[in-house]
Amino acid sequence: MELPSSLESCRIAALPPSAYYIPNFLSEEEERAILQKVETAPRARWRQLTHRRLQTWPSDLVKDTLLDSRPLPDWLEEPVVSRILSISVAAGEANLFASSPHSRPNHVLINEYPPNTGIMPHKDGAAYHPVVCTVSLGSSICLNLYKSKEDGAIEPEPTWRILQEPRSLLITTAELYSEYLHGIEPISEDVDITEHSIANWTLLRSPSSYEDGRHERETRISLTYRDVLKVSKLGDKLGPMFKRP
Ligand SMILES: O=C(O)CCC(=O)C(=O)O
Ligand SMILES: [Fe+2]
Repeated sequence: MELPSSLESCRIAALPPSAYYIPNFLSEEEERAILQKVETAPRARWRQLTHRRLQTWPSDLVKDTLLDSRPLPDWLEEPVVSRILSISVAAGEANLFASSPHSRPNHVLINEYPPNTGIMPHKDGAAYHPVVCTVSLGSSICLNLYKSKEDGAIEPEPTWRILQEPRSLLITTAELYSEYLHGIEPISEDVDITEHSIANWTLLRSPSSYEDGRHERETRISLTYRDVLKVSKLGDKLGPMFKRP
């Protein structure tokens, strides 16, 4: 894949510092291979919420701590993590995880969004180093960013919208990560998709797909890569029988 050598060319200029969007982060073949792994994971890997299901790799967090210190499985490491680590933040600088505690993402959340499914506006909290890398597979979807008001309430309308295309990587960091909420509306079709309403319009792979301003959703899978600050030592005490090869 042709990747940018530095993130500067992928910065979403309309947003506060800092968010980046790389449209062609994965090939169609790589997308298919990862979707296949997600779909064929053991049933027990899925956790069913009221409207959505998810997988956590290598494990859940308990009290903001990752319970399992084993590495991510190969299919979540390659090619995504090595590509993320190969891109410098700016020319001559280190990668995004150079100053994070484990120097790489150690946790992946896999969320499935069939049409009419979303995620309530939220902040990601204190468990993670403030860099989130989201790989999108299967379908485009709009991510909404909301300001919180002085009294802690959420503004009803999103301040910005990011369109996440399949095979793209969205990176959110710093102020954008900590000061704003993000969410996805539970609708079957994203509407009002225009260069004026979409913050990453100029970075899209396929803006001509949205000429009528609408996009009917299909099932989207997202992989959210992060570095969990605290990792339990329990995983290290498990015998070799429990470790992945
Ligand atoms: O699926 C997404 O793009 C966002 C997921 C998310 O916000 C989360 O897992 O915390
Ligand atoms: Fe989130």
